[in-house]
Amino acid sequence: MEKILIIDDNNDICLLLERFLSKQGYKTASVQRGDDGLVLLRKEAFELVICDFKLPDIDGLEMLRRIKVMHPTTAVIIITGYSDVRMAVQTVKHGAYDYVTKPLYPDEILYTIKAALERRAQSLNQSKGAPATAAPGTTKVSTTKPSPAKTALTPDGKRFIFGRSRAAEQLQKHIDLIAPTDMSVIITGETGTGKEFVANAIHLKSKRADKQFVAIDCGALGKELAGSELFGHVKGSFTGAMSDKAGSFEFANGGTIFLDEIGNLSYDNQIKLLRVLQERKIRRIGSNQDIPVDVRIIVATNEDLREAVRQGKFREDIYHRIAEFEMHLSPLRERKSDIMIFAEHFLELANQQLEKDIQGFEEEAKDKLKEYYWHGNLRELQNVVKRAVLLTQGDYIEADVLPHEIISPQYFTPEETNAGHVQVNYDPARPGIPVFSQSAANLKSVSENAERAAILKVLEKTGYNKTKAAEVLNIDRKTLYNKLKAYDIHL
Ligand SMILES: Nc1ncnc2c1ncn2[C@@H]1O[C@H](COP(=O)(O)OP(=O)(O)OP(=O)(O)O)[C@@H](O)[C@H]1O
Repeated sequence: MEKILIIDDNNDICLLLERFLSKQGYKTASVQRGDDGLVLLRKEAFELVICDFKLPDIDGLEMLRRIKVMHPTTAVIIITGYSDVRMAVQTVKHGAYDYVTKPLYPDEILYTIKAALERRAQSLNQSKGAPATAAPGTTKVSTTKPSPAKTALTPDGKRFIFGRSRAAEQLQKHIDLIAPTDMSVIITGETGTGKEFVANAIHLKSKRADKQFVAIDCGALGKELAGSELFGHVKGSFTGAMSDKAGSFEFANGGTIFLDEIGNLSYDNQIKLLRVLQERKIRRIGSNQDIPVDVRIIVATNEDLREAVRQGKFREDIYHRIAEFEMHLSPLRERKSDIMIFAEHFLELANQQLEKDIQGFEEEAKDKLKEYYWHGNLRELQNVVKRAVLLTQGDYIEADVLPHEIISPQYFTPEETNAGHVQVNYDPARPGIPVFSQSAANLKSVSENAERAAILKVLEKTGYNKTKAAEVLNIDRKTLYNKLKAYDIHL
């Protein structure tokens, strides 16, 4: 019987989930504090942990990290409020299976649990035949995306959709133009705009299509781990290197490597990358033997790499080599005519996954989807549609199954924040026309909200690294911590 641990400070949620999951045939336990959860996990292994993002003692990202160090194969699902979805996305990038937003719905949580356990079983089976990997300082590799974890997407049935907007047409042209060449490409765009999908599409249209597409998220790999993950290592080259290991560049030989969040690569690894770019050779950590590699490099970033070059954080020589062709993916809110095209596509996918037959969206639901800001872009839209499909009883998705934040949006957009602050509401009678709330007139709240949003933006850009964020904001770490507390920002 599979064991599930629930960690949530809300006793009612623990009780309800325990009762519900026991009825579904799982063995369950629950605790209300992160520390208690870790104590329990030290004593016994669980196949799956359901963990609240906002615990009183430890934040969700840190909990995930500690669980994965202790039990790399344990699947983790994060529970989050909709306003924390962007943080929750970070947990997925760092190895959580998925996140579910509150309020919790039994069907949704059960579906996610089953899918997580299935994925876990599949990767355990796969890893039986895979080469042994070891991480410095840990006994077993605990990376979220062990190589070659995120390989070609389309073989598992994911279709690449183009929209109808001008941006989409241009994107299609650029992919067709660049794919047959061997040029390096840099793809920029906000989180969830489809950078990895585009990289994969380029690979699949290239003459390398029958070889591997290896995707590595440099943001999710620790500094030490990144070197070994990318370039491999030889046995004994550091504590925990129990056997020789090929890196992603070797796996991708003949194919394409996609380096996501390239800006997070440490200086040492940047130098190694430069060598690949210049000489097309890699050297495993601890080895003095060169291995020739023929790999096309596509990188992505959602930070301003030119600015990182200006600040001396990213090497200019690498930048020029990887930026042979640059593609920018527009945020979803700037290509409104594409929203429903993607929504329909995600509806079709969700119908297949959840074995449902929802026909489409009611007009009001469509309007809400078109009006929303979509901070998390296509990824957020996909999650919203999937949840709506789960919750819909009739044939069409109605507005009331959409998250409250989409039905009545109240947020500050980054652009507005730069220019000061405006709190936006929407009047249902006048879709798309923003209504400014009373509080916008309050100068104190204007500056506080602008400060809060600026902090969030910098945190996002620095991969939620508080030291880096404090540096960029030009304040000391302690001040940043105080502000995080004051503005109720939980990382
Ligand atoms: N063109 C597309 N067609 C169909 N689905 C897409 C497309 N682009 C993106 N998606 C969906 O959106 C999700 C997010 O895309 P992707 O991971 O490529 O974004 P990203 O920009 O690389 O995100 P991040 O910067 O956070 O890593 C994907 O899982 C996929 O389901």
